[in-house]
Amino acid sequence: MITVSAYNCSRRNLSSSLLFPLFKSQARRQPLSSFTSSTTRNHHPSAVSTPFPRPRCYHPTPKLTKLKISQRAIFADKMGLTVKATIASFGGKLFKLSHPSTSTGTDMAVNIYLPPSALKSPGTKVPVLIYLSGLTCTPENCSEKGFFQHGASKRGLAVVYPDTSPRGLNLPGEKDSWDFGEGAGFYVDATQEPYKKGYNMYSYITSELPKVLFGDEEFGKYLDSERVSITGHSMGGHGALSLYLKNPGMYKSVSAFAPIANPCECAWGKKAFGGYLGEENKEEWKKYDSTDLIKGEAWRGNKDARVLVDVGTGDNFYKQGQLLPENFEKAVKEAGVEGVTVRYQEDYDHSYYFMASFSDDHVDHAAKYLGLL
Ligand SMILES: N[C@@H](CCC(=O)N[C@@H](CSC=O)C(=O)NCC(=O)O)C(=O)O
Repeated sequence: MITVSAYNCSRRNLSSSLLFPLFKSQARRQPLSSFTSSTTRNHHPSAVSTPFPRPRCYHPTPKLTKLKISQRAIFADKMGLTVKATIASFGGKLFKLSHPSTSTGTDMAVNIYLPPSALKSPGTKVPVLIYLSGLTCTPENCSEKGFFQHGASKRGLAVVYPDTSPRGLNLPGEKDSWDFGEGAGFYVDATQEPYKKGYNMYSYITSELPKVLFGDEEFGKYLDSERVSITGHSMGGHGALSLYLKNPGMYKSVSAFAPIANPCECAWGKKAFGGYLGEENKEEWKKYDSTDLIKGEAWRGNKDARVLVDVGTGDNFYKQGQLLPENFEKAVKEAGVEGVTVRYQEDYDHSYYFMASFSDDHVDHAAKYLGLL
């Protein structure tokens, strides 16, 4: 593993050493302004806006060239992605990264997989699949054993694996249980003390992380900000579904493994939403609940929802009533929404054995709507 101190990670030596041979082979630098020329493909019928703001507008990296090198190093250190390791995987490269986050007030770890097609044709941006992980996970769980890289390599898409919460805030109670606090951010913006200080995973995933990724001087060259889909597992399945349903048009499609599909009605969701959003604020809870969101005005009657869900019938959390996919299915039916597929996979449990068995399907689901199939 290559470990690099943040001090050494100015943009200059990123290109010439850490990402070698990925970036060294790219002698000509592509200006960030070229991002704005990419055309939108495969508009989602329900899209109401351009998914992500154009990188040029919100990331000041282009101005780095006008700064003195000493200033540039400080600036890059504050804003950018620090490469911790580069690992070959299915013909592409997995980058283990971190960056300072204003949403959480901490450094955030994130892994990015670039497929071989991206590395072979620098300058050609590939679509992106964001994978949101479940309770207790870091970016490593799925990178190591979800096998998304297999399908992503074949179809030519990048996979982004964010962390599940801030780490190191040292808030009271933050580490008392495995299903709340550290490793359990639930993809909401907390409104309650002390968690509102940094448990803002909703804003982090939907707003800050895209700015960091697509605006990054190096990684931004490879990632297409206009072709993004989202997926996730368990708590991350709830995250993927709810972020997709809350933001029509932001993502081209969604899929989920064993999602917590109706958090307002299960023990995990009640604990998390109560702690982050307040025990009494049930109307706020519903704003992050996929079973409520699908019945909302934005989705009612939608004929092309682009949702794939897999649940294992041998999943103990499913049996305990933590996932409640039937409630989601009922809401879909009531709302007259079409294009939602919920599959029950015989005997599969909640683990990454289940995930790895169907990750190719989920990559293909995304690839279809990202214009790759
Ligand atoms: N307490 C156990 C079990 C936690 C667990 O099963 N976590 C799942 C996600 S559950 C819903 O979000 C998981 O993905 N675990 C990581 C893994 O690699 O399997 C524990 O602490 O592991």
